[in-house]
Amino acid sequence: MTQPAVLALVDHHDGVVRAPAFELLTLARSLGPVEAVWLGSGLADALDLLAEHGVSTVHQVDLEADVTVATSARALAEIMVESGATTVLLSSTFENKEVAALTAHETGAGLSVDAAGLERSGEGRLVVHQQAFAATWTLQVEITTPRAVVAVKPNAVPAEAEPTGQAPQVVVHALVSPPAARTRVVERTVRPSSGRPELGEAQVVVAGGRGTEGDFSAVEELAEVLGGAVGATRVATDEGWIGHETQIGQTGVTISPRLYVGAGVSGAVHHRGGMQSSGTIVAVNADPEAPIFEIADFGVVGDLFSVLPQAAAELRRLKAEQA
Ligand SMILES: Cc1cc2nc3c(=O)[nH]c(=O)nc-3n(C[C@H](O)[C@H](O)[C@H](O)COP(=O)(O)OP(=O)(O)OC[C@H]3O[C@@H](n4cnc5c(N)ncnc54)[C@H](O)[C@@H]3O)c2cc1C
Repeated sequence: MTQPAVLALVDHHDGVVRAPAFELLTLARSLGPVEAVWLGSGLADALDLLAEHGVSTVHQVDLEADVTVATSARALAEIMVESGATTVLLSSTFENKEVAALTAHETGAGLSVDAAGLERSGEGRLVVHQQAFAATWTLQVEITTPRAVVAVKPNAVPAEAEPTGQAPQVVVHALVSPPAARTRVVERTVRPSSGRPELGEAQVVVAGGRGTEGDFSAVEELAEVLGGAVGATRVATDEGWIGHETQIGQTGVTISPRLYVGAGVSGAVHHRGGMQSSGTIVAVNADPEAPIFEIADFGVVGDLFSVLPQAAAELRRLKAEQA
């Protein structure tokens, strides 16, 4: 008996595929035959890239650029039913969590968000790995319904290519029953790009706190060398030293990069809530008693204005040696 397909929603911005989509495709391949879902235009330019990541079929709905989450969810639900797929995976972004909930509601699927891993049980059911309470608990949640919708955290798995050797087949769907237009997008303003990865999906994050005293140059320099994003504590954003979109924590962005570097960050519980599930935690703090050292894998007791530039210089030297 052929296994039902696993649908993976490919997030893109004007046709440029976002990095977590490749992680999603890698994870989806471990669960069954993968079929991608592309909402919007710009698919033609991405087909080769999708083929490199194991996609042989892409379901496309050519929606307008400014769709609401309700429309995206309806499109996903219709594709799920039409294609006979039993699983839909999405990247666990703010917007996608809402899309996931609506899709699950429309299809009667079991829902799980912020998954840190996924596997199949002996009976073929999906088992979702999650972390809770600032990553102090790990959970395994079995989805007991025949259909499942799961939003997976960025960086849950490393993206791996698996070329199919041929262009994917594109199945174009028309939205059969668009949801009632209760809301519409009036305006959308794109934040100027920093040229760095998005904080929520970055593999490396360098965060600065009160210890920077408002001078983020050392934090930015290290982030630059590591190809990472810059994050901050609430103290730093409240002081106006850096934009609020960089705030990590309970009332900010939740991150789970492979590497988190906290400089001049004490490790208060509200900050930990947003970063404790990071892969490797490095702390640079002048105070050996700072709570962040309790959760750090590597700690440097020292002045960040001395430690960070030294680290950046050494990384540059190593990179130049390898080039
Ligand atoms: C309801 C609520 C929600 C909150 N939500 C958030 C949130 O989402 N995110 C968040 O971050 N905070 C949040 N906070 C605030 C949180 O409780 C802490 O106050 C904040 O995280 C502390 O920021 P900090 O580590 O930058 O500052 P501090 O706690 O003041 O720590 C600064 C650290 O820098 C070190 N330091 C100083 N100079 C240097 C130097 N030159 N080199 C190296 N180290 C140095 C010090 O030793 C100290 O450990 C929230 C608070 C409340 C009440």
